[in-house]
Amino acid sequence: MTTNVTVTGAAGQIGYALLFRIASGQLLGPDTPVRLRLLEIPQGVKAAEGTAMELEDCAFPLLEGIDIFDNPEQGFEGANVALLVGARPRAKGMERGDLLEANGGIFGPQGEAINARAADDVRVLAVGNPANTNALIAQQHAPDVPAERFTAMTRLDHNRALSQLAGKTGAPVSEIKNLTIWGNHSATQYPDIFHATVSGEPAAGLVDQNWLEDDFIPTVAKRGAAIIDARGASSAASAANAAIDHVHDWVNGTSEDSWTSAAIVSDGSYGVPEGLISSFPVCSKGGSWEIVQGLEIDEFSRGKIDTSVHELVEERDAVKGLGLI
Ligand SMILES: NC(=O)c1ccc[n+]([C@@H]2O[C@H](COP(=O)([O-])OP(=O)(O)OC[C@H]3O[C@@H](n4cnc5c(N)ncnc54)[C@H](O)[C@@H]3O)[C@@H](O)[C@H]2O)c1
Ligand SMILES: O=C(O)C[C@H](O)C(=O)O
Repeated sequence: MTTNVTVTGAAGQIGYALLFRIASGQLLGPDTPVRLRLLEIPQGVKAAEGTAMELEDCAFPLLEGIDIFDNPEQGFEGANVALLVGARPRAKGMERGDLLEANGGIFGPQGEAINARAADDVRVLAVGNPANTNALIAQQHAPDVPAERFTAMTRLDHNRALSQLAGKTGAPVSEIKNLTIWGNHSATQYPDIFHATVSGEPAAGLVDQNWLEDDFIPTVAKRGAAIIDARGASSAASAANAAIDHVHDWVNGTSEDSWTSAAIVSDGSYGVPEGLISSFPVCSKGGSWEIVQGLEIDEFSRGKIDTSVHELVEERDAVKGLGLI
């Protein structure tokens, strides 16, 4: 059956890196035809039309059609997958939280439109920053959609952590299992290697605590800013790649031998207040994310998780104060 995929911010830099991969079958798999619904603001529509022309010119066998909208109600009509990318990216010197007000206003109306018009099985991924809180805003405006269908992207952080640990240990990325990103997609996030293995060996035994604290954690947590410094623009192809990974695993399931990371609605696990959209170790089974349970959290990790979760509580309270939820 054809899957309707709505992509907001389709004319932006992530949109340009994402749409061709969706249309080629990398999002949902080689047997699933897709229909793209591109949502832009009126000023972005012409550029989105150009991208649509290029998509046509690829003659992707799985691509059944492309429609472009500047109205969320139409954009989310029948959406089975909604990728909420459209938002203002941060510039040099800004933290993602600085975008709360600017971008928060986008996600309420989009949540309402998803509530009113999306398909019953809609799955939502917020990529636009601050991603966790934007996902929460959208979710709060969609009371008829099960809350667990709203997620935010920390897969880019997860992939960054995999690469850093692979580089340090000399192991291929495929040999690293069970890394976790906890908390917020922000500089407070906690990339946790204490349950990870590298070629079957506990990762924590292969690196020293100084490298972990002074190099690995800040490199992963501040990678977005380092990319903005280097490129003069925020990450785009790697962000699109992570969005593909997130939705692909959500729909098709994660592998048996490793979990991954995604920001999903907390059920209170690991002391994260219920209802916050926070990153956890997760597996996907039968089309749903499940939090990996029963991990021992030592004092060092507890402090780091609490710091990031506290920031999420502050962001939630700030958007409440702004009347956005
Ligand atoms: N979660 C992550 O890991 C991650 C990674 C990279 C970037 N991001 C975030 O993704 C977002 C997009 O980044 P980008 O580089 O593609 O930005 P961009 O500026 O290149 O593109 C954003 C697009 O969104 C459109 N847009 C703005 N408001 C909209 C609305 N209300 N409805 C539909 N479209 C709208 C704009 O017209 C523009 O075309 C930013 O918030 C960025 O910070 C998140
Ligand atoms: O850091 C940013 O502002 C962009 C994105 O969230 C990233 O992590 O690259």
